[in-house]
Amino acid sequence: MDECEQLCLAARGGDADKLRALIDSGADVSVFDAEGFTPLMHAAKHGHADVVKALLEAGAPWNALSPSNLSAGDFSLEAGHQEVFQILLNAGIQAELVLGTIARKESRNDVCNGEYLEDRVTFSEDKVMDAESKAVMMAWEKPLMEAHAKAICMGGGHILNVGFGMGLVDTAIQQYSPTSHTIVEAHPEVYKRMIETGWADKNNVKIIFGRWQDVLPQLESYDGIFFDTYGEYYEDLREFHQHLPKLLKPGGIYSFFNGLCGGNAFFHVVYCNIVSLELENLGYSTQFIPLPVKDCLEEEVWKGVQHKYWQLDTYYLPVSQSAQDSES
Ligand SMILES: C[S@@+](CC[C@H](N)C(=O)[O-])C[C@H]1O[C@@H](n2cnc3c(N)ncnc32)[C@H](O)[C@@H]1O
Repeated sequence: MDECEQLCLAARGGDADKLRALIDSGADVSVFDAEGFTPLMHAAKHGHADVVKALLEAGAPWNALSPSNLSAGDFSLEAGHQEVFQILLNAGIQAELVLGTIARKESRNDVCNGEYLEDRVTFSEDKVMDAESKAVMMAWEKPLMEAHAKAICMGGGHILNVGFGMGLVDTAIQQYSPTSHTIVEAHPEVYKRMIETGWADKNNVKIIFGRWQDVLPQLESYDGIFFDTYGEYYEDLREFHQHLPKLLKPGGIYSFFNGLCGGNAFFHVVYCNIVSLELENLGYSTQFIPLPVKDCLEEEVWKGVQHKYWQLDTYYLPVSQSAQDSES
């Protein structure tokens, strides 16, 4: 039996002593077996917490994927092994927080979505597509956008939305007749369409054309804020959050499109935890409201779309408010 088979056997059987002996003799814990599974996946699937800990301590990657795109965390989630799930979740959160800090120190996150903003977009009834046939926005998200609008318009007042797309959330926001409704949009063609479809003529609407990063000085403070851009990364969302203390009025509500790692259930949980922790550090508490989306997502929906950016059955709609407000 080769080393990989021995590791996987020990991991499956929960034989922590054997596993440690193999690790001490220099076995590579990041190997994949013939079926494409790592020792960590085997241990997670069978719920062996000691083995999972030993493998992680020896450097086994928490985020390796099986041929069907499942990670060790997904296997523990599917099998209902709560302790193992929690160990892997903590490992994932820690690893991503450390990586993010390193990348920020080295300024490796300074990529901007300039290319998308210079390229053409095409509009149809059910989607807006970029030049690479990736969906900028799709109509299946309409119920989600309505729920986001409801959450941020709860207290009325002054509302800010970043990213117009198909105008779904803005249409829903208008139903609540906010005192003012500011929309930031950076793509020239989306902006042009907003003008053509009369958004600039609505008396409570103010459109600010430009990237949110560039138009921050034109923004005021708001009772409700929604953030949903395209072609940006977690770091951009994180960066936007650093401005919330200025942008969100006391008692205000903030929400964002929660597409974080929408292709993998476990990575999604890791990132929901990370974003929640980072918002907590800024003084906001976040609740995630589960919304079933399976029924809006038949295979047909993705016809002609290059990248399926959402593959999970439940959408977790984030609602953040100042921790002080949520206590009272
Ligand atoms: C996913 S769509 C928004 C969909 C919108 N929530 C809706 O309900 O239809 C993202 C939008 O953000 C815009 N966008 C991308 N980067 C931006 C940035 N840095 N600042 C402002 N808008 C941006 C895109 O052009 C696009 O119109």
